[in-house]
Amino acid sequence: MAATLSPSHRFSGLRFSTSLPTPSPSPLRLVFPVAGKPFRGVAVCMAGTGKFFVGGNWKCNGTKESITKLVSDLNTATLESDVDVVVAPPFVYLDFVKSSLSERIEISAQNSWVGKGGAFTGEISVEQLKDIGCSWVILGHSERRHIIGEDDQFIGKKAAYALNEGLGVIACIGELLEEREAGKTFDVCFQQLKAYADVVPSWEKIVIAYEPVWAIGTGKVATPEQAQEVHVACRDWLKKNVSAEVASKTRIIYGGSVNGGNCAELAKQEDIDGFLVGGASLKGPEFATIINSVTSKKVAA
Ligand SMILES: O=C(CO)COP(=O)(O)O
Repeated sequence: MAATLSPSHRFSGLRFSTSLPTPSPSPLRLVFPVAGKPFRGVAVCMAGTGKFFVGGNWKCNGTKESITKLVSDLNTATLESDVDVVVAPPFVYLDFVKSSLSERIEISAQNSWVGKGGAFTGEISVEQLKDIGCSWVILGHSERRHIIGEDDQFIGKKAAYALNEGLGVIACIGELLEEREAGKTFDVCFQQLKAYADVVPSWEKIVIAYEPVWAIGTGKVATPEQAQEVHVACRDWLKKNVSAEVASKTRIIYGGSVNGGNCAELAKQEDIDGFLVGGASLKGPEFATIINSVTSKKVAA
């Protein structure tokens, strides 16, 4: 296949973005001139036009000792350059991780308060997160929805507040097993997407994390086809309900039992723009393997 580039396509080194039919043949061969000469090298094929994104959600895990080791492993790991990497330590270790982790990796919180800080015992405000150099927050995680009881409206408000204050938001969505079995996967995901879409000021700093609840912490990963199917549906939803531009630019990442062994096959899917990783992000070398699975998106041109 030959892809024609126009001035609106972005170049960054050898990276570019273009619109391709879905589904596209695989492997996808792109032929185009760079500076008048035929392009030789590697093309990264993603349906979305954003950079591959991998987040490590450490959840309520770790001690100062284990986190020191994890940070040291991450600092010495060799990571592909064309991936945005973010880790989300527990609140109490955020500052410590921020000051000891390589600047190559950004820091995320696992939650934030819905408005300006004040008399809200036990909460952490967006302003405080920014104050310690945190640039992202995970919101709408299934553990907060289903264990803590946060609902769509509350999560939407939190997302709007964090975005308005300049934080990036990893906005989680995903269905329960019984919802999947009842054929409600798309309905649930679309309703959760709508709760964000109704209130967020813009989509520039949102990464959507599709995390089917039945796959989280269970070792029962979604198949690449199952994940791809939902990612395409979500991208379509964004196209119809927000805009074609947001649909193509917003990264949709997958989470739920991703590990060093299954990441490459998942990453090959056109609409999987990265991962949100729980358990496997607590092991530095394995997390590095997942980050570097961006290479399986690359095909020789
Ligand atoms: O919830 C997750 C990331 O936010 C996924 O957790 P696991 O990778 O442990 O299944």
